Amino acid sequence: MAGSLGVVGAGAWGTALAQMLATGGHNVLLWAREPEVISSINAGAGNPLYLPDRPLAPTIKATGSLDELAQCDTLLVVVPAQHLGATVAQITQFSGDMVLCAKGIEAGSGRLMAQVARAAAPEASLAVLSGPTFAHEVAAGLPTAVTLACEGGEPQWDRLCPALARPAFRLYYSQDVVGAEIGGAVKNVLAIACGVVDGLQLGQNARAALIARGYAEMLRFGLARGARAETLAGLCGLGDLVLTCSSVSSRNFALGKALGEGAVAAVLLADRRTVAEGAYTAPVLRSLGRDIGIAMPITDAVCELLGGHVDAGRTVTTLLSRPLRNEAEQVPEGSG
Ligand SMILES: NC(=O)c1ccc[n+]([C@@H]2O[C@H](COP(=O)([O-])OP(=O)(O)OC[C@H]3O[C@@H](n4cnc5c(N)ncnc54)[C@H](O)[C@@H]3O)[C@@H](O)[C@H]2O)c1
Ligand SMILES: O=P(O)(O)OC[C@H](O)CO
Repeated sequence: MAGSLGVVGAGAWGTALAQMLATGGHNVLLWAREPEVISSINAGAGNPLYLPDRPLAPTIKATGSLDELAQCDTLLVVVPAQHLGATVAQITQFSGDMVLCAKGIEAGSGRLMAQVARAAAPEASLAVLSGPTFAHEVAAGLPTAVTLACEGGEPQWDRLCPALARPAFRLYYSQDVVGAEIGGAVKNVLAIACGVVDGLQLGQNARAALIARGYAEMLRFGLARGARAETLAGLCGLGDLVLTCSSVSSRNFALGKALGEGAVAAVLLADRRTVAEGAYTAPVLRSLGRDIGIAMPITDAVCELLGGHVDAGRTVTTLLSRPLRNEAEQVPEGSG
């Protein structure tokens, strides 16, 4: 018997997850930061700010009180990566299952999401939910599959399955929390790069090359940080990379496309309401890669572009003029 469910964060993804969880008449408590989002959802008018044109189930109740959320048995935390620590710190004395849904790395500290959450909520049982999931498709009830990586292993998986799985929302078990986190965070940076290729109209060959070489970059970094190769080859790594690098529905891809078309990063990022996590993850990912001696040329190129140091065309020229090398170089032996 699944206990009470709460979702912390009513952006596009938090709202879509609440709608998915409400399938079959389940009650869901949804924390929103903006008063207008709370009143709109509770008035039955959905969430036009973050998930327009999507009626929501009447069993979703919105609140602005994190104290109320702290009473739930299971929490999905869906605030952007850079706000995770501050938000979780306000959910006091929570000792249930906390499922982390943001895809990013904390700037400054370089911490992955579970490290951030563990420091802020030491009693919680942590899990990471990640995979190829455009919010509007999940909210529409379209079939979706994700990785659920459980720090607590199979006992936690057994608890979370009845709470989170729905007929059109399929969970796959993993115990590789680090792999699930790295897959989701790195793919956002690579999606920006794929968008640049699209904006520059470099063609489908170039995009496929970037996905494959980007995946090599994700694998190198992930393996060095203790992720498992099969996790990165799964839904939360390669699966999400392919989705996000193929569609302007991705905010990260759309950001890169605009950069490829000549827009300036600082202008694109100023005052935007929705989050393109790759823009915040890229610099900290580059720095973490350098710390452990991992070559990340695509991440470097995205950082240069975001920093306004070069234009998109020059970035591509730099990538293309790198020395020719063995395709498998720097991928540790036995990693697949
Ligand atoms: N949208 C998707 O399709 C999707 C799918 C999977 C994962 N994600 C991930 O989910 C996370 C949330 O993304 P989203 O798409 O729901 O967001 P969004 O871009 O739709 O909305 C931004 C969210 O950030 C919140 N926010 C802004 N400032 C804040 C602060 N100071 N403290 C706490 N919250 C603050 C807003 O209230 C809002 O909920 C991201 O890490 C994203 O990568 C998104
Ligand atoms: O819109 P994006 O680029 O944040 O991508 C959304 C999801 O992460 C896709 O799985």
